[in-house]
Amino acid sequence: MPALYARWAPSKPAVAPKPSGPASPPPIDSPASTSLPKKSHHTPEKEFRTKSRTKSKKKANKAQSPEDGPLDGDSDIADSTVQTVKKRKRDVQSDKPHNSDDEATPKKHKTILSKFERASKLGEKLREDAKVQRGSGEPDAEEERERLHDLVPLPQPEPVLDVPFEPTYSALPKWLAQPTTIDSATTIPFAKLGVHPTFVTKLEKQGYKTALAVQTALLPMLHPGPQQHLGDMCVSARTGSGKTLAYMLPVVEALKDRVVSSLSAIVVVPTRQLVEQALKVAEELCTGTKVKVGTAVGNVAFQVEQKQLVRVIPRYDKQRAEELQIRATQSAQSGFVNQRGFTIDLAKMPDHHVPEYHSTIDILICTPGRLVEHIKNTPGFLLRDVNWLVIDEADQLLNQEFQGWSTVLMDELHGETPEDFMNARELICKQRQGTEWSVRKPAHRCVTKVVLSATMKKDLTKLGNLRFTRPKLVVIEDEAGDDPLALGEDDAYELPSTLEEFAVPVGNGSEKPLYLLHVLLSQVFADDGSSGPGKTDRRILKNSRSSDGSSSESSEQSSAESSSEDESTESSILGSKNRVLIFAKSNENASRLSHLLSALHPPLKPYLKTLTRSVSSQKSKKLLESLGRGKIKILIASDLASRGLDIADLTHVINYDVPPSLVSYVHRVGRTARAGKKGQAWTLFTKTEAAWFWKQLAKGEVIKRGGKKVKRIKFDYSDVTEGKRETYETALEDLQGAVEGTEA
Ligand SMILES: Nc1ncnc2c1ncn2[C@@H]1O[C@H](COP(=O)(O)OP(=O)(O)OP(=O)(O)O)[C@@H](O)[C@H]1O
Repeated sequence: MPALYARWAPSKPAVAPKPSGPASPPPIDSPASTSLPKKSHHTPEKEFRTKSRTKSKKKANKAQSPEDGPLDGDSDIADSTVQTVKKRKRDVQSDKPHNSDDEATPKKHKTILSKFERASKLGEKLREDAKVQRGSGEPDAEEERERLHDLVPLPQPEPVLDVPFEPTYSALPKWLAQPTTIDSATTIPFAKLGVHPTFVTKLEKQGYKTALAVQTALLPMLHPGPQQHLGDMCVSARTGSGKTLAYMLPVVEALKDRVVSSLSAIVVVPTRQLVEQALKVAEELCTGTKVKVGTAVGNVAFQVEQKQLVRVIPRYDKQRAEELQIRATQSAQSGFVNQRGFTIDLAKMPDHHVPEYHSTIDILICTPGRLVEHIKNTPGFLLRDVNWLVIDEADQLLNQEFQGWSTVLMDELHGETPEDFMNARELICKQRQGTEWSVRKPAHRCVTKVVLSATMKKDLTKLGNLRFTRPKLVVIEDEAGDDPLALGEDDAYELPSTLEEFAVPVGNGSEKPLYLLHVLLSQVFADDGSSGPGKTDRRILKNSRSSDGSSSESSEQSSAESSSEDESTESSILGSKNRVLIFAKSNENASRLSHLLSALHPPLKPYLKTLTRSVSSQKSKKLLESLGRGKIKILIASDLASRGLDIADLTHVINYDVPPSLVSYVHRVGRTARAGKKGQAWTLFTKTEAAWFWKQLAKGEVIKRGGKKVKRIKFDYSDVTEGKRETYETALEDLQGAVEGTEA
């Protein structure tokens, strides 16, 4: 390139002198571009000249090939540059050996490699020798360690033991967690419990000489006196323990001197049969006093009942009459007429008169539904004088919160009297409220609440609705001290100690009516001169297989006995003192079973009746009385009759259908073995019901039997069905015809 254009040409990379060998090093940058000029002290002018000279020399250098050697002048810079290039060249050459070194290098490596191979062979040999010396094919310690290191799991923390949580505290309030317990064997004469002599005499006349345990516990707590409990009470005592008298006696005693009636006590029970029963106990106690007892149940026309409970009297009060007239007109114009209000009655009043309402009764026994209806719709039905509220069978009632009865009742009981029905004092209080002439409100009404059940649950969500004041739980414990409720927070129920329980397997249940008939004829009404339940064991041995399956008697003997039983059934039933209540799972089932039993064994028919919801109150009352007197011997009922019914001398209960719950079982079998009398409960169970029956009901923890067991009685199939199969099939066809005829 001509020198003239050299300055414009792009700078050429400086190239190291070509090596003679074939492997040439990669090109490197020009030393001019990488090396720094040596520092010297110059004036700016000198510096400028030096710089321009250096620049031109650099340019010339660039234009020259490296082989050309350094330029004249400025030889120091040129020298340093050439040295740097050479140094770099050496570096590069040392990284990549030249052909001249190729032969020397493998020799060195070979020596090292051979040394290494010899050393490793020696090590291996030594290891082998060590193995042989140990005399086994086991790996050496190092291998072992390596292997174990792989297999041994990492150290883990100790597993935490799964200890069941047993709280040392109770989630229940103290009054529920620590009940007052009374031994069920405790009996004390009524006179010693502070009962008034007139009532003691009355009770003795009824045959009650001493107070039962629950009465012994409750009477002192409810009577005015040193042991009185100034608060509410929850009572758990088994079936037939005398709870009705325990609450009714203190109420009647408290009101015995009453001359003018005012509603002072309300007793709430779940069914109309129980209303009748409680009414009977109350009336017996009230004889000779002016205390009046009334009922409110769904079977009486509502208007009729309203008149029976509240009496309306016209009272002259011109000013109030005018006021009420104006308000009545306003409410009529607005279209909102309060059913409970005075409006309707005001229209019937003579001029300048207002209606005045008076309660006709002191004690009201009612079902919750009817009570709510009266609270909402009966003018003058006021609870301002109520001092006693009793809720029997409380667990059932509180579970059936229908119409929100407990809330309505509590609001009415603790709330203010509706303005239209306020008495003079309440009116003055209301009118002067907030003024300087305000009158002190009357002291808050003091209502004593008594809540009872044989299957009381420690359920605060339910009991909380009742707005208790200073509540107390009283539990009646059995002789063994096996107190069902006091043991813990779990609910447990106790059966009467005089109750015997039997369970009969009935296969798949297709012949259950035949098994029922067999139990009735061979156990309840057996014609062997033994009418009491105590003789049952002997009959069971005669007529059944024990639980281990061994036959007690030959089938011929059994059939002979059963045919003779058939012939003498009527006379044996007539002569028997036994009465039986049979439970079916529904009203329909009860009716069908009744039909089937009568068809299967006609001699039973005159002594067999059915109690269902469709039976009127009057009729059901008569039926229960007839059963109590022994006029009828067999009553088939649904669970309607399972609670609270007290049938005199009922000796047997048969669960034809297994009860729907443990609570239901406790109440069903509790219809017998009451007040210390003996009784038997029989349950027929199918294959599918067996597991639940034995696990939950017979052997479970919830039902306490005081160490007794449910006896399993397996009847001979031939005994049960012999001579009855044809009749059974005909009876089934009849029943089907009857059902279809009814349905059509
Ligand atoms: N002091 C007494 N002495 C003898 N018998 C009594 C006494 N008190 C009550 N009875 C009788 O005990 C029986 C059962 O009474 P009650 O109906 O009050 O039992 P209960 O505890 O309410 O039973 P349930 O939980 O089944 O309703 C009744 O026949 C009653 O006449």
